[in-house]
Amino acid sequence: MEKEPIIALDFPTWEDTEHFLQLFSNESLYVKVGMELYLQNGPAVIEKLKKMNHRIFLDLKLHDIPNTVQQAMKGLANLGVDMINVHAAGGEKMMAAAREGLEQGASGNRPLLLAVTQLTSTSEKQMHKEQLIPVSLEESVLHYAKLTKAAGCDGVVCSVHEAAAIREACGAEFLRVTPGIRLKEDEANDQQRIADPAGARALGSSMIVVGRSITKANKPVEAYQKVKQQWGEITHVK
Ligand SMILES: O=c1ccn([C@@H]2O[C@H](COP(=O)(O)O)[C@@H](O)[C@H]2O)c(=O)[nH]1
Repeated sequence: MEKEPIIALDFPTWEDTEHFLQLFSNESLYVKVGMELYLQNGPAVIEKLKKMNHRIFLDLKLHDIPNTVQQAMKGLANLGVDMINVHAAGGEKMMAAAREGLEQGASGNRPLLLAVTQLTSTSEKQMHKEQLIPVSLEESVLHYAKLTKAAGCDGVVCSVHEAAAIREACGAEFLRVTPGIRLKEDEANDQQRIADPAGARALGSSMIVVGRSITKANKPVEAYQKVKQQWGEITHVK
């Protein structure tokens, strides 16, 4: 289990990102770079974060034909990030190709590879209506988790609410990385399947991803400490 909550650096510019990180003095953090920051600022952002000794989850959620994803991953592996992801809906072959690309491109250890199951902003009703998937949301997520494991990935991105079932089906070592985390007093915003950090721990998340509860807080460092403390409260879950 990862002790540090992963902070989602959803900012438009490097200046905004640096300003936020300066609040934490020189503390080494686990951060997530997503589409907003990466697509507007490019690989230089990763280089700067690495120089600052932060661990990095590059959350680009690749989803394309296997060859395209493999070649893209080959390039991204050079960046030296710790964790990266694809969409499980791209299929088992695409996920296996992503892993192959990472192995071809990484100069040392390859980054951990995750697949997004159902986005935490998706409700069961929406999944039925828009994706025409007739099973329960948990079944859909479990199906994707098993496919992800068969493809040789290291884990999934899911909500806290499916984490225990995935641990049961895929084993404790298979990562359950859960965004959709909110401090009790905060708004859900666009997220549908949420939990607080203590709930995430109790229900079997391996790592939590927290954005707005920290980045939009009046006192981000205090909010981070609160998340970290709640995430670390219960000790019986692996
Ligand atoms: O299913 C998913 C996959 C990725 N995310 C990302 O996590 C953060 C969550 O931010 P909050 O502000 O804490 O809601 C964001 O970068 C998403 O792109 C997700 O939420 N759900």
